[in-house]
Amino acid sequence: MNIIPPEGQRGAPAYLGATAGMRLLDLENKTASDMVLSEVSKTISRYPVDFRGARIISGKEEGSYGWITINYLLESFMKYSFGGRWVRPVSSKIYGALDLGGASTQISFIPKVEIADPGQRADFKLYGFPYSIYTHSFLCYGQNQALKQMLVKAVEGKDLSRPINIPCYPAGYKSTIAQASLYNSPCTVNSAPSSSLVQNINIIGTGNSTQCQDLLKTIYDFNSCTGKDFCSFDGIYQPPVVGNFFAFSAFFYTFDFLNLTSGQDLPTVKSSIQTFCARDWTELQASFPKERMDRLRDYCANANYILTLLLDAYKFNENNWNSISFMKQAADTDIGWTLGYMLNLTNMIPSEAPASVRMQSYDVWIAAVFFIVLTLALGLLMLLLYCR
Ligand SMILES: Nc1ncnc2c1ncn2[C@@H]1O[C@H](COP(=O)(O)OP(=O)(O)OP(=O)(O)O)[C@@H](O)[C@H]1O
Repeated sequence: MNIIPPEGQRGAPAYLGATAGMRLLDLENKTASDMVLSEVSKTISRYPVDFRGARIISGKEEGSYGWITINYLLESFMKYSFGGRWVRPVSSKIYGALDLGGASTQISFIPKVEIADPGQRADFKLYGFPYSIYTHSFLCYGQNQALKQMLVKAVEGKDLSRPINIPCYPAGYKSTIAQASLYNSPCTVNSAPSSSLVQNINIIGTGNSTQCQDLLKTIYDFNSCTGKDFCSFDGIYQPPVVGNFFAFSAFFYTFDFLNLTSGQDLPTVKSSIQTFCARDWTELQASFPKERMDRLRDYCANANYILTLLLDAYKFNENNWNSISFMKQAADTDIGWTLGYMLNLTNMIPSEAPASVRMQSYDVWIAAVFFIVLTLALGLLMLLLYCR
């Protein structure tokens, strides 16, 4: 309401899309999630905007719209030749999208191979060209839910009357958690022991990256990929990653905190994470007094989670690691699924190429250079004639 001038507010379309946190609530308690959406809708309806509804978007939509957002902002879909014709954009210039939320994570890209599983394919026609992207959203693998799964694995089969070592928490971190809090999500409820969950559990951070990654790897089911050609985890089809990627949301927040967003190579990233995780909790708090405690505690776990997700699950490796850019913004705009959602709902990306288009800045440059060269050549010719 502060940004849109008053005379434009009534005509401003407003949508509300909810993501994985609400997808989980919807699974847990449909009545509660309907009530949330209804209350939110009631409130937004009171504003003088053109409110067009609140809904929970699917994981496929979340992944696709993130992909559309970055490629729209980077103008990867546009290719206008000097001759006035639209030509197919170079597919290697189109970025893949990696989005890490609190409850889910999305991967979307144009693979080199035909997408064998139609369930993981999204088709678009943008500016006259068709695109088929591979996209998958993993519910329960956003960083908050992934860390909950990690804690469940850490306590599994342990004597809970004794303190439990958590290698993903900083060395010296101590806390007491209610056993029931580990199983209060659809992502972990099935792992709950049959006995009553009345215990409090004492946990102690040991800040060990290697052990943390080993623990985190147990939250993925890699066995269900055995014998399958292209597969990430939990039996989900995924063609080999190819091309350049933008990694945003929590991928960026964590790597930004650790100063790892400047294109560092994989060994440097791994050793920085290892060094950070080994830092003593008291010393960490003193070094970052303004950082939220829960975030400070979780950066080691989240950084290691990002490594296992990218390397073990999605199968990036040392050779293509630098094809991933950890970014918050593109073209001075925040990256996320929301812009793509809006562009789609307001039909702002035409499916057909416009019949006549304004010259792109690149073509204006070519024309300018051509004009200058021609003028210089003519000037030179006239000078020569004059001298003679
Ligand atoms: N400035 C920040 N610094 C560090 N972490 C952050 C910051 N902002 C958000 N986060 C964390 O990043 C994660 C992703 O947040 P985001 O708001 O992008 O996702 P979400 O909407 O919860 O995702 P989902 O699609 O899974 O519902 C969350 O765990 C959140 O706590």
